Amino acid sequence: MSLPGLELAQPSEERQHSAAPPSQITLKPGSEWRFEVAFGHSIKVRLLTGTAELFGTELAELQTYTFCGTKAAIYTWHGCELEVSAGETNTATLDGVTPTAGHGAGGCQSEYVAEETPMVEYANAHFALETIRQEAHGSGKDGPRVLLLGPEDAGKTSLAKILTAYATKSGRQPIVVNLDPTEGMLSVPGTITATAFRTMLNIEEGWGSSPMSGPSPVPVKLPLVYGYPHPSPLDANGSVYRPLVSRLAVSVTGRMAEDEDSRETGIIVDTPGILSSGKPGTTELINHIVTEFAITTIIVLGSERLYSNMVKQYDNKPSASASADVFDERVSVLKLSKSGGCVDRDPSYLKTAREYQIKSYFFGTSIYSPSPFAVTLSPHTSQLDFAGLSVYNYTVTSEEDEDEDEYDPSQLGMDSFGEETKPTESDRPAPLPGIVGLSVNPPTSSADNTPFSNVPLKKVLPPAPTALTNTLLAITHAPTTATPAQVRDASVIGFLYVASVEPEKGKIHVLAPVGGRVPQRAMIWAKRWPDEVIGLVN
Ligand SMILES: Nc1ncnc2c1ncn2[C@@H]1O[C@H](COP(=O)(O)OP(=O)(O)OP(=O)(O)O)[C@@H](O)[C@H]1O
Repeated sequence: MSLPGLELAQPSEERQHSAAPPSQITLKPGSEWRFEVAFGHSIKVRLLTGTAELFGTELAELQTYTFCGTKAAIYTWHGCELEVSAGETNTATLDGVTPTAGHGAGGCQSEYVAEETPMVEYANAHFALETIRQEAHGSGKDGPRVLLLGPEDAGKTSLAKILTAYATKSGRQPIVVNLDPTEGMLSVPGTITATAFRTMLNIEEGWGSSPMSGPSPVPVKLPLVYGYPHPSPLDANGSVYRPLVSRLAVSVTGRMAEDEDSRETGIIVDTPGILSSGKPGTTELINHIVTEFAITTIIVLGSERLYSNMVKQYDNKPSASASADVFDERVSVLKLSKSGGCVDRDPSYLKTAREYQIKSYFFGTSIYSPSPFAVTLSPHTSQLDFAGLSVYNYTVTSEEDEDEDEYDPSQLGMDSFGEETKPTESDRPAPLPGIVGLSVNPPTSSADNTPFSNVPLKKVLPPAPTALTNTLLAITHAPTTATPAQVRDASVIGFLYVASVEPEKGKIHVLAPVGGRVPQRAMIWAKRWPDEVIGLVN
């Protein structure tokens, strides 16, 4: 009996034990094999002959790749032959439903070959960016700063991966910025990040992994992470999101100023679909991003209306870069086709994907994936005295959550004497990892971003709230004595998972991905986002 909507079936002895035989798939030049594998089941794919790539990253011949909980496509420019076979089906249940294999090759839920793809358009976009990068070489002009816009599931992240993979293959070092707090990039959800990519992406794991969560088969990437524990950038009218975007932009601009390769290559900014929804406040947020990152190229996927609006507003206008006048740098707006392979991901799939990201942050990817490259981590539990911690919570409502926390103006950007907090050395934005001795000024281009503005962060005082259970705490670089503005603007070292709370004893039990003492730093409680993960520690 199948469970409607979930595309998962109740386990039957026969189905669980009958592995589908290996299938061979022949792809003509310019076609792709699209596949969907459920969480809990895995497939194995080998490139037998020819060349092929997954979102721009080339597959090695005869290497076995294992996919689990994946919706993707393997594209070939020159034709290839793939072998697909069933991997293991995990007996662990996800959300109370035991996953089983689907009916496609290797047990895919769905798989087919598509001959019409927008890959030529995407490759042309890459070559156009390469031309700008070549112009930037030696001229002092910055490389392209690309903003990807489009509705949810339009293929923005997939295009970001393709452009990043092609850039690294051309020997470039793009900085990729993820402004979507619903999906973590090299981090857990509830964060926005910037990462300099010098090496290839991970075929099995998408963006790859960062040392925040352990070792990796391909060279690790070092993301700069800011905590944004809300699902939508529009929460609190963007007042929390905007300053963090500015922080990230200053760090990225600083990296470009210090690193010739990054300056020439430029940046690729991936955004959440809601920014392209036309909801009130989205135009201002797009404008904020375009200004802060001095965007030069806006790529719109899957929305004629948005494309037309962007053309009216930005096309051929000078960029926000300080050197725009000198080089006559102007913004160009491009429209690219949405791939027919883009899959609408339902809320239950997205929830499972977030749960997967959080669990694998603590336990490694081997918790779900039987891939020989999957990583196993040994997280540590410890008991902390809540009174000794410095935990902050955002006191703003989210779009879905009308349960506003108690609002205490005395906590907002004021010190204990009621004076506005002054900027200090630690107000400076964090340098992008990999650069030592970076010196940049605090951002000034946004009114919200001044260190003097009110920050809706409130210290959580003892007794420890039981609502902490099953949520994450982001450990920031800010000291425990930092002001709310400093805590907001501090980048994140790593995350703790709160397994249980004992208010009467004043203790919380936490899980950390690595052993040792929990750093004595200010923490931001991810009270609302990402959604709680139950039973991480039994
Ligand atoms: N050509 C393709 N074939 C098969 N699946 C694809 C293809 N392109 C994208 N997908 C899948 O479709 C889903 C949506 O794509 P993607 O994540 O790139 O969209 P997005 O615009 O970034 O979405 P969101 O705004 O919700 O983050 C993903 O699971 C992605 O892997």
